[in-house]
Amino acid sequence: MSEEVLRLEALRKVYKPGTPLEQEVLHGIDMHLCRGELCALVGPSGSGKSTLLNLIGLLDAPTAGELYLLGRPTRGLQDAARTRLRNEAIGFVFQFHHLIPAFSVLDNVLMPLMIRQGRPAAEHVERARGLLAEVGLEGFAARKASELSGGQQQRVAIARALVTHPALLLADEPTGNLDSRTADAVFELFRRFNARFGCAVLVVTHDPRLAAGCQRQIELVDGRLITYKA
Ligand SMILES: Nc1ncnc2c1ncn2[C@@H]1O[C@H](COP(=O)(O)OP(=O)(O)OP(=O)(O)O)[C@@H](O)[C@H]1O
Repeated sequence: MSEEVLRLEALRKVYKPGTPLEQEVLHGIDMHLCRGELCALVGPSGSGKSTLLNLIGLLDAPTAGELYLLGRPTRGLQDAARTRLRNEAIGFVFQFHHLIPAFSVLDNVLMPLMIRQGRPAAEHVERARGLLAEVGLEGFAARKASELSGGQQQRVAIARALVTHPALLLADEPTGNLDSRTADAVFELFRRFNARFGCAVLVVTHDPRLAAGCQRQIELVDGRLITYKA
């Protein structure tokens, strides 16, 4: 049986509870993801996709329910343990890549490892250079991130997300601001790394073509999962 990376049980999120602006955005989400799965999360604007991704990424806490990451329950974790687990287990790719513009491309890719352990080991520098070569940016390691095009910066962000060899890769509209050819190329990288590292990939996308290219599609409507295709 495939190893389970993520399990959500009756996950709920209420924003501003106990105030007149209280809003329940997720109404009890059950799902799981196994190693090697490439899964698209689709749904209309405002349906709660980013909220769900933030909970899964341990960037925000659920109001109720439980979230297991690598078999570990996460609800009761203190901030430091939560941050450690996030850094160990999860890679993130966002629509706006949040690179540090004045840093070199190589240092941007190494950043998650530097946060974890300070100065990176030689093997990690090699790993980062290898990932840069894989995303087609071999000659760009010493360039400043700000000197790259949007598509190139997104590829740097993918290399950065993978440098820790995460069990789970989360991507929120990673191709949202790219033209369709560049978007295809970026998505192809997800497919390749998903196959290569066997990480689980969960990608939020509005692009039905890209969603159709995933093995699984999960659809969120008004805070409920209504489609669950295996
Ligand atoms: N930090 C927050 N505080 C209060 N309400 C929020 C917060 N973040 C999101 N919401 C609300 O939760 C609902 C779902 O938002 P969310 O961003 O999760 O949807 P989405 O499906 O990702 O939308 P989109 O596709 O437009 O990015 C919206 O009504 C939004 O206003």
